[in-house]
Amino acid sequence: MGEESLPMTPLPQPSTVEEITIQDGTPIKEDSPFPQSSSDEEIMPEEETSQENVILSDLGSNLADSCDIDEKGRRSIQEHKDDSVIPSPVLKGESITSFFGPDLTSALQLLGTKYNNLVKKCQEQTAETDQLRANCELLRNKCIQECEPKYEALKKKYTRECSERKRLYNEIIELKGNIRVFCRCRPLSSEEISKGYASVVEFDPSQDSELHVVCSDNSKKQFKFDHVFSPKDNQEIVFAETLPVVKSVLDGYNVCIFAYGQTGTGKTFTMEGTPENRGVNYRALEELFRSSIERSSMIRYEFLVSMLEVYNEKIRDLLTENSDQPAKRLEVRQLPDGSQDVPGLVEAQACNIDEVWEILKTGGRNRSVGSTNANELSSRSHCLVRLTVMGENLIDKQRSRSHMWLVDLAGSERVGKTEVEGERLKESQFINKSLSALGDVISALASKNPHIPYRNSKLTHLLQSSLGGDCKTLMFTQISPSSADLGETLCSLNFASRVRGIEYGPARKQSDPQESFKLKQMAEKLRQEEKETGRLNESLQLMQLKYASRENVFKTLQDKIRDAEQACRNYQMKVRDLENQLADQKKGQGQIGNREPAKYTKPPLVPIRERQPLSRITNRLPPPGPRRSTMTTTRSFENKENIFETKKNVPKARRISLSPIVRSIPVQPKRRASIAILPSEAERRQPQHTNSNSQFSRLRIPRRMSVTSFAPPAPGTPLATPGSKSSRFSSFLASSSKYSSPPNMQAVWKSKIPTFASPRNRLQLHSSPTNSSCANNATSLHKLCFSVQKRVIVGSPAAQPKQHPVLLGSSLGNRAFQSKDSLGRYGTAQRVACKNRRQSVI
Ligand SMILES: Nc1ncnc2c1ncn2[C@@H]1O[C@H](COP(=O)(O)OP(=O)(O)OP(=O)(O)O)[C@@H](O)[C@H]1O
Repeated sequence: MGEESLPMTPLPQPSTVEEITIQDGTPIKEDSPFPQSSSDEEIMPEEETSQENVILSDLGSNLADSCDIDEKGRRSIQEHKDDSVIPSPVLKGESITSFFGPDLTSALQLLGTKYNNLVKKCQEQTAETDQLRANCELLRNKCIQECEPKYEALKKKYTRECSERKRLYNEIIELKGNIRVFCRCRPLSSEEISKGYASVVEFDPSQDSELHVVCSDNSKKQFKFDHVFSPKDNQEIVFAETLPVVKSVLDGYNVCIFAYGQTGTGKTFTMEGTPENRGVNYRALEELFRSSIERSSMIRYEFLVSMLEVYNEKIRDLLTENSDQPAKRLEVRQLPDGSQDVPGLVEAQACNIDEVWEILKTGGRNRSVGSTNANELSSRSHCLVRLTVMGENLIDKQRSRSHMWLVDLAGSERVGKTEVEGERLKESQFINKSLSALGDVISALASKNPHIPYRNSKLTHLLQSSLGGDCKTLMFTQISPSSADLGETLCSLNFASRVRGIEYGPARKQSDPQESFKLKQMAEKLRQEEKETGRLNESLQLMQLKYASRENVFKTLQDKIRDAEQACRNYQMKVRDLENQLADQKKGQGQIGNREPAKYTKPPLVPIRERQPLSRITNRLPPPGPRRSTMTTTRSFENKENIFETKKNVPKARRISLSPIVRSIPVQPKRRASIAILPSEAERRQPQHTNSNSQFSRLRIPRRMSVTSFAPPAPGTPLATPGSKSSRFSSFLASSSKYSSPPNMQAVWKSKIPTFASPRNRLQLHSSPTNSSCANNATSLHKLCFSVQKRVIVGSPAAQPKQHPVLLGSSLGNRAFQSKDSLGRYGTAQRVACKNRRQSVI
């Protein structure tokens, strides 16, 4: 193509048209700018196309020749002899029409055909493109449908990975140590160079964590820190290392970054920087805002900025509106959660970094600065910027509230060297005092002293939780390279090494105090509930124990009842047998003579009170009733007891419960109870003489029969009937005893019966069916019981020869019986009188 392109001009007449052949003379269609050949409708055969190409090529070359087209244009025509482009030749003065001559119409027709072909092709291509576009749309939709779930899964994975990265990141920071110490050395100032001071600090570029100080004796001292910045390192490099700690504040950790060092070493430069070289403060806040926007879909953040200074041990708010007014007196207060706060401090809300910068500038203007020999704009106070970050997780609604302290300390200075006086001297003294307090705190922390003197200065009190608590702390140790400042440099480096040695536990995430309060309340409630549950559990266990023991008692009682019933049945059968025998005897006697009347008449058999079947006995306790048995004791016995009660100085006779079953002592399974039966009135009056031949004393009562007490019926006392209130046992025995003893049946005292003497066989009676005197077993039993009782209470007849059974009650009141020593001799009687033992029942 030529250098300049011309506007379209009418096609010139070709000079030679012999070679141009026109297929047919089809007129140009109205809607087409060019005549259309009939073959336009069809697809042009390949031969025709090639022919056309030849014609066009020749036409192009002729055109080029005649128009004096340069080589480049010629080549272009040759290259573009296909259908796509017909290059316009560069004309040199002459009209192009002269070249086409009179066959211009044919040439135009040819060109028209060509054009129409091109238009057709173009339309085809457009249709194809449309088709492709539709296909693309379809594919796109299909892709979206297929990829949507994958995208969601990947998004979730990404979120998970992010939180994992955050966790690992924090872990690394914690592993590196919560107090991290960086060292930054400023370059030699022009003044120092001019004065000829040399640098005494050496850096090894391969070791970014150590430096060497050349001492005055040419020895080198090595110091190691978490990172060492040489004078060549700019603000960006410094901040890149600081960033991890800064970001922690967004995760809910408290952060403290402070610069320490000799005056004029670049503390303010590192923290605040200059408008051209912004320092850590600005960059940190900028980064926090940027990150908060990044996280805004998950966490909503709010930022509050405060700025204060500690000047001459007084806290001054640097963000107060009117600095002309007397400053509010601000004090450090400890909050209930152990952290420190300054009530009344202005907290300015900032929504973006520009607002923060404005706030910082306002604060900076209010700061106390002055000129000293060492620094023209020396900070005469400790400046603290506090950023409060409040975060709310939009997903789980968790809230956090954390602080970031950015502290530019006032420089330590040698008063003599800086030659300050007046107000400056006073300031210097306060500055040095507070820095020395900071040194004390650091020393105490490093040596793990239990007492840390935080309250010795306002500065240490403010930084209490940042220095020794659950905070991520970073200290910049600023040093001067000048040989003139060697002493101060060594001091600063030693102090920084001590700080680096401080170890304390991992930083703790800070939650919102309101949330903490809520959690505390919940924890307290939970504790109370746990206590209550414990109490309830204890009482439940106690109840269970009680229940189990009662269950045991009832089981034992049931066993006993069952045994007693069995025994009852046995005796009934025996009684019936005896009655039958008696009846037989009577019959025999009647048949023999009928002369003598029967000596006695047998009282009618009183039916034994029916009891409920065992299956209906439950384990429930019987309803509370009188503990004392309704069974009547003999009148004489009661009287005796009353006599004892009226006597003074005589210990009251111990009351013996006649209740058959109810007793408060725990029932021991398989333990046999003593059986004692008081004799009837008539029997008592009978002379007691031993009938060694009597076998009743050995009458056996089934072993487990628990008959604890029963009394013989007094004369005239109605016998136990099913309707009476006396116990089953008493009714049984009463019914037995109502078969009054035949005259020949006597109670027998067998003083040395081993079965009575040994506890195991005590009161073990047996009844022999072969015994001739078993005809009235029940009566014998009654008498036997009397004899047992006598033995039980009185001991051997030898020991108490004159004791009458009627006076048994009185013997109970005897002092001798209450003495354990003397009771020991009485064997079974001990059971009766000993207070702490179970009572035998008379
Ligand atoms: N890394 C550095 N690169 C270039 N210039 C620096 C650097 N550090 C400090 N300076 C320059 O040194 C001078 C003193 O710095 P600066 O005021 O920050 O010291 P300072 O420690 O804050 O002093 P003071 O304790 O008295 O406030 C400034 O002019 C500052 O620009």
